[in-house]
Amino acid sequence: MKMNELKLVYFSPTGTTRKVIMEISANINLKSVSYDLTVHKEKKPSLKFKSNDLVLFGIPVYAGRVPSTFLEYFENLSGQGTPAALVATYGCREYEDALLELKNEVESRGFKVIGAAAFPTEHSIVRSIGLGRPNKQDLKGIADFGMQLNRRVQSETSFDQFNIVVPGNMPYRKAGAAQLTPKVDVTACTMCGSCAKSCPTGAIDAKDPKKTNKKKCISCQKCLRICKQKARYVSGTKMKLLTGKLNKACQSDKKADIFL
Ligand SMILES: Cc1cc2nc3c(=O)[nH]c(=O)nc-3n(C[C@H](O)[C@H](O)[C@H](O)COP(=O)(O)O)c2cc1C
Repeated sequence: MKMNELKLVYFSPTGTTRKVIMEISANINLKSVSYDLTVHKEKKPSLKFKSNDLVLFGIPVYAGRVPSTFLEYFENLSGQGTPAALVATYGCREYEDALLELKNEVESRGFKVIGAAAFPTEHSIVRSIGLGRPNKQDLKGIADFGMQLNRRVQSETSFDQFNIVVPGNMPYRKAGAAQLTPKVDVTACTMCGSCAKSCPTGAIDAKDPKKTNKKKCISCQKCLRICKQKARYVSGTKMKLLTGKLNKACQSDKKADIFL
């Protein structure tokens, strides 16, 4: 099939999923267009793709599921039997139902999944877990996934025959994550507003960035990473508890799972 463009549709508060998506994209021989859904948009953009686009969907796993913020963009998403590849990055615990949920969501909107992968990465909350991943070796595997997708889209005339099976539970497990809404060191905050501008859910008050709406906050850690003054932090007690739990549950030497 004569392919049109590679569309990169991703959510990546702390940049790891984006890095993985870019590495895959660099190995696919098509012009790419990015749809970074990490920055909060009140009006959801229209995401309509052609039958000869290849769409690469990328998400970080949150509590074993697809982040609900990403799925909010799906109300305006549609394909026309459009081939799609799925990527989940996860912090060396488990990805549980995330790939299956993503597959079901995209297939119900007119996409045909032709490949999927889950890549273990540095944990965006407790960074000592999987520190520095994806590392050089991980990137080789990620690039290889891109090459295999490239071969698939360049050589096939139809994608109907693909039946990609990914692990997961039906019904999905209930997503229950620790609430880690950041606190603000009021002596360090300069009210520059960069946290409010970059928050994926619009949880931070633009006029007074010291105020965060706990109900909207998804604990993604983006504001902590973006703040040059290091004025935003998660309570030490909560972090200690979570670090203890995750150190037991995560294995920093996890391997990638590829479904082709
Ligand atoms: C709220 C939250 C929940 C998470 N849940 C999981 C999880 O269930 N399993 C896991 O292995 N990693 C989990 N992680 C780690 C991220 O999936 C992982 O670090 C991911 O690569 C971050 O991607 P990003 O840099 O694109 O934001 C979680 C991280 C956050 C912030």
